Amino acid sequence: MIYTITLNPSIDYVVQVNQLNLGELNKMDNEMMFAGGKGINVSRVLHELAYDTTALGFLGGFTGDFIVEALREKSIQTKFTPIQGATRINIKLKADSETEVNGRGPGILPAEADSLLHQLEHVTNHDTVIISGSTPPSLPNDFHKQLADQIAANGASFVIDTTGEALKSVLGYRPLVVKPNKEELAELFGVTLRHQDDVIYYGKQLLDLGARHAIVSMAGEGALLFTEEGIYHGQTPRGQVKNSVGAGDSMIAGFTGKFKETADVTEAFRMSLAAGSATAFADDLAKAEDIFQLQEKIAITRISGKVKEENHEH
Ligand SMILES: Nc1ncnc2c1ncn2[C@@H]1O[C@H](COP(=O)(O)OP(=O)(O)O)[C@@H](O)[C@H]1O
Ligand SMILES: O=P(O)(O)OC[C@H]1O[C@](O)(COP(=O)(O)O)[C@@H](O)[C@@H]1O
Repeated sequence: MIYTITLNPSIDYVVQVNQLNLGELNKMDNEMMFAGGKGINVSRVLHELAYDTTALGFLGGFTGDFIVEALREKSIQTKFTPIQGATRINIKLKADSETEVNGRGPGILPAEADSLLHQLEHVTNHDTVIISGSTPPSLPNDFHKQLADQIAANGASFVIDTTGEALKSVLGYRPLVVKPNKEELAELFGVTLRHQDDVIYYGKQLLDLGARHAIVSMAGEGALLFTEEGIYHGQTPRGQVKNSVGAGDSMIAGFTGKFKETADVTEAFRMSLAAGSATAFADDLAKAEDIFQLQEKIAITRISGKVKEENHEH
């Protein structure tokens, strides 16, 4: 089973305004609501690709009810931890460019946090747990470490897709894959990434810090995959970007599902890029048939040899 944990789910409220006039009354040209939050998106794409998945995380209020219902309609298994607070709403404003306004998230009581940790006592060494997205501010700073501890104690593998200190704090637990985008990688190390060589240098650091694989996604420029055996560049196919919300989550789903199925890291990378781009080219998250079609079009090039040995030379 592939479990996803969304500590901070959301309703993604996608609003389209063809001509946005700031400070004036605007009328929506289109509006859509999706059950969102990074782990939930990952579960949706895993399910679309026919991989077994269960979505975990904190959920509450009328917004939480909306999410449960939306996932039930898609027959996605869920075991959310109920909370007293209300799940947030994130605004995705589509005008000439895409603007996002994300909520900070509800308060989580200590008993609610404990309840999620107890749920993880049931995962086994056959399972993979994907922890994705931001953390509601009321959770303790070391909550990701507590999760990783529990997952490691049960011998399950895990994937982490978050930012900053929360990400750094669990790299030593040897996550199967981490996937910062270029901006998140720069922020993680407090640097500016000007050239591909800079991205390669800091991407390698993720392996040195403990990640078993790292993907650095670069939107339309594709992505770099770092493994102990080498570094690869994956080209994204061309297409019209409609809605890039969830593209990164689709990459995590594609990689984790395919890797669990085949243990083939470059095929997992190919599936990851196909899923990311198929979502970028769709209004909502990608459909399986589009992912499979794009898979044929992803070119992967090996750009460098053994990462660990090279790093030792520095
Ligand atoms: N303009 C684009 N053209 C094709 N694919 C894209 C484009 N933007 C995003 N993608 C796909 O989505 C993936 C993730 O996008 P990116 O913006 O790097 O990550 P995130 O969504 O995590 O910020 C890319 O690696 C690519 O596969
Ligand atoms: O585009 P991405 O990075 O794959 O993730 C999109 C998801 O992340 C969110 O923007 C939430 O992000 P955070 O958890 O980092 O606040 C959701 O609204 C959306 O569903």
